[in-house]
Amino acid sequence: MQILDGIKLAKEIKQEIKELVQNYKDQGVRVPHLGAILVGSNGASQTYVDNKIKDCHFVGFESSELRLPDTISQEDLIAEIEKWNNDDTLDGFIVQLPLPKHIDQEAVINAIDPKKDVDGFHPMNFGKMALEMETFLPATPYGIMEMLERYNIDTAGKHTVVIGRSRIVGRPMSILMSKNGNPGNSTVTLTHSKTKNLEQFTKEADIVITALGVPGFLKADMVKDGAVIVDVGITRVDDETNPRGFRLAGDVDFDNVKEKASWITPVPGGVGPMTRAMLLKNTLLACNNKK
Ligand SMILES: Nc1nc2c(c(=O)[nH]1)N[C@@H](CN(C=O)c1ccc(C(=O)N[C@@H](CCC(=O)O)C(=O)O)cc1)CN2
Ligand SMILES: [Mg+2]
Repeated sequence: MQILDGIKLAKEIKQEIKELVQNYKDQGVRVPHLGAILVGSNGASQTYVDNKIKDCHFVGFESSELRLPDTISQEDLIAEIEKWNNDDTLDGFIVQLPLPKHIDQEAVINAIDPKKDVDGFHPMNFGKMALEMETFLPATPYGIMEMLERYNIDTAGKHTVVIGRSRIVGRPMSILMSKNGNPGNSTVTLTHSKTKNLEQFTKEADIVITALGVPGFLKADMVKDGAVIVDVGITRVDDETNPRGFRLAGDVDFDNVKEKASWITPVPGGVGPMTRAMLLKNTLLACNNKK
């Protein structure tokens, strides 16, 4: 078994971006500028947004952060988005998900200018992705594709089983793995909460990508020998022995599944750091598209 090391890869990618930005600075070219909107006080979301801003500092991007109360109306949130759509100094921005229940996520995503939608969630960008046109790819699936590519994992003609059909991970992942390219050219099965006999699919899979949010869900008897296992789950589980008061748990029963896998991502330290790195790549693309 070998580890797909997201921390190491993300470091390499961030270093590459940092050097590129230094070149921009040396040539007097404007550096990319990323914005992040956080609504409410969800602890995990705060951590993710803080990390996005830290990543900008590390690579030399400009960053802006807008924190809004969870009582904000949908109308007022969309008014803030429109301000950022019209701000020429900003190349791209994200609205951290999930949003409070009274806000319609679809309406908010639709309000973002597709040219600034560095999450790749807008229907225009999602459609372009599905048609294999150049666009912003959602950062988590993009990070997984980059990881498979940099580790030379063979995906052509393989059977990939994706667990979960969310907009952020499962659905775009299924599209990207089936695209004509490398990585890609996989035969994809997209499974979800209504799938019957899920194990019948996972047991046959060459590659399993799980994005369910159920700790330890994927057990060793559900995968075949030599499978590649990508774990997108990151659930916070209460843990008094941990200084943070919780530990992070993936969807995969790691200790047992690793005995059968050829390659496996750890949690933490697998897909998460790649997600962060790919948002920077998208911001770079947004900036270059404007030049
Ligand atoms: N607007 C968006 N919202 C959300 C996205 C997204 O891509 N855009 N994805 C997730 C959250 N997410 C980024 O926003 C994200 C999640 C986890 C990590 C990460 O680095 N995980 C680390 C552990 C971090 C920790 O200590 O908590 C790891 O797995 O090693 C990065 C980004 C939902 N919302
Ligand atoms: Mg993500």
